Amino acid sequence: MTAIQVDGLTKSYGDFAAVKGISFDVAPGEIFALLGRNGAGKTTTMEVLAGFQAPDEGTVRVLGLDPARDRSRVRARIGIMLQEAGFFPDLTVAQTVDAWRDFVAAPRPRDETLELTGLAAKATTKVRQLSGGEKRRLDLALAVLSRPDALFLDEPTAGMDPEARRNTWEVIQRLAGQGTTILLTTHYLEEAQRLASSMAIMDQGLIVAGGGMAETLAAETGRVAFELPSSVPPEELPVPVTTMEGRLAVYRLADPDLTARTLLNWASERGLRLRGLEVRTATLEDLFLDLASGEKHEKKATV
Ligand SMILES: Nc1ncnc2c1ncn2[C@@H]1O[C@H](COP(=O)(O)OP(=O)(O)OP(=O)(O)O)[C@@H](O)[C@H]1O
Repeated sequence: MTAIQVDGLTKSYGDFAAVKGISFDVAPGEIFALLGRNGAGKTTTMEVLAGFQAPDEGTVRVLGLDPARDRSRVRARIGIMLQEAGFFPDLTVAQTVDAWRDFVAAPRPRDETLELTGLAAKATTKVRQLSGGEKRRLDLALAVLSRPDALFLDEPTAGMDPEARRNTWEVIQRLAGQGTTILLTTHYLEEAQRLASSMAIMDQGLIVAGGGMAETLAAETGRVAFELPSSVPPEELPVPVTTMEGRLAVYRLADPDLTARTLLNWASERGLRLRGLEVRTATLEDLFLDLASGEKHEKKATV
């Protein structure tokens, strides 16, 4: 059973094709990240899934339902946190949550909701006095009020400081642990890598990379980098360097650990130090940069 199913989704605004026939599935309880540059088509995809827009072509199913046709049944079972929230600035946080509870069939208790989203200390603060990150948390609080089976989070941690971001990650992970399926967009690649078990990277309406997070990154090249001692010309290195960035020798390869060992042995035999040595497997950021530079840029619509 899939919780979210997207098959050949196409959506245009007038002549402009924002989403061009994409497909992906999200399993129940999974956290799926939809990634890509500004204007890639992420929000449009999310809006179709949430039933705000109908697809031009293709089919989407959320919890087995068609969000365009079964709008109210889908709405009752999903939570949505889009980019621009409309709050009443003169209500307090607690009053805002209470007002929203009136619209929800079996709402979470107010205090539990504030506790869950780290807003308990702000209950009596007026919305107009909240910071940008706190407003995002209030958005999240409203999105989880109905104990949704699927949650759509559009840039949930935008504007948050590192601690608030980490707290929000914990909330998201806790919700997924309770079985909530989560589709999120984010520009913070570390966040996507940390949270999501699957992802799709969109570019100009197409999916350009995607699948299981661990599998996708395992197939990417890792990185070894260090400051080349000034006495050593790059040609003398025991493993040919991929690029020199000033005095920084950079390797991009499948086995960074083995290469680092060879380099360290070589340096120690010569009494050299490899200053600033960095050894790591691929990150989502590496994948993004590779895609941006045109490598592996074989566009496809399906994960
Ligand atoms: N209502 C609209 N009318 C016309 N064009 C639109 C409309 N909404 C979005 N677009 C265009 O469709 C494209 C995809 O937009 P979308 O908001 O889905 O991108 P996104 O990946 O979510 O971007 P961001 O990261 O900036 O939020 C953009 O080029 C945008 O300008």
